[in-house]
Amino acid sequence: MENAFISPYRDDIVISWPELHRDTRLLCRALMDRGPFKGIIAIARGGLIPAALVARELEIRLLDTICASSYEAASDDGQGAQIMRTEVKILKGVEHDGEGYLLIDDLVDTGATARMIRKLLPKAFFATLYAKPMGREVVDLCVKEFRQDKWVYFPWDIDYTFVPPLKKNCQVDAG
Ligand SMILES: O=P(O)(O)OC[C@H]1O[C@H](OP(=O)(O)OP(=O)(O)O)[C@H](O)[C@@H]1O
Repeated sequence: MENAFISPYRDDIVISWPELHRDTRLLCRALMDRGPFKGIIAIARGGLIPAALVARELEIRLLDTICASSYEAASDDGQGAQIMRTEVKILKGVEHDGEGYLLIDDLVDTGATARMIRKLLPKAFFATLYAKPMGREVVDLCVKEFRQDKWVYFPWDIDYTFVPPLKKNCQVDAG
């Protein structure tokens, strides 16, 4: 077909700051019935900003972190190669089993990070803003669920830049 329009869009989700804030407040409303919590443990780095907002809403002043780093490796499940997070390293943990604590992360995706941290803190209440199917069962609560093939862009991953009007661009191109 001549001049077929090929959409440049991939199936991504871009989360804005106001949306992230609103979703975190929704999470807090659900968490109100689950507490009280002794403190919050943020999974760094993605959990740090949601954890700070949750701490404000629930008036929790004891905050700690678990610092995790994951590595990607290609795996082939017969339907094509996929990038999988296979190895999760804990750079800093905590010295208890999580009883009475609230664990916060921004996203559970493949669930590799959450599974590793679940083992370390089996008694913590685990909440994330967003979840994909592969990891959903590992966490106790989330606000929104996305399909596994959606890529979630958080506000700290993106930037707003000026784009000139389309017609102006075309005039420049035409000389
Ligand atoms: O379910 P998974 O497939 O393990 O993915 C989820 C993890 O990935 C992100 O962290 P990331 O590894 O990107 O590190 P960062 O938060 O330090 O950016 C996110 O904050 C979760 O911790």
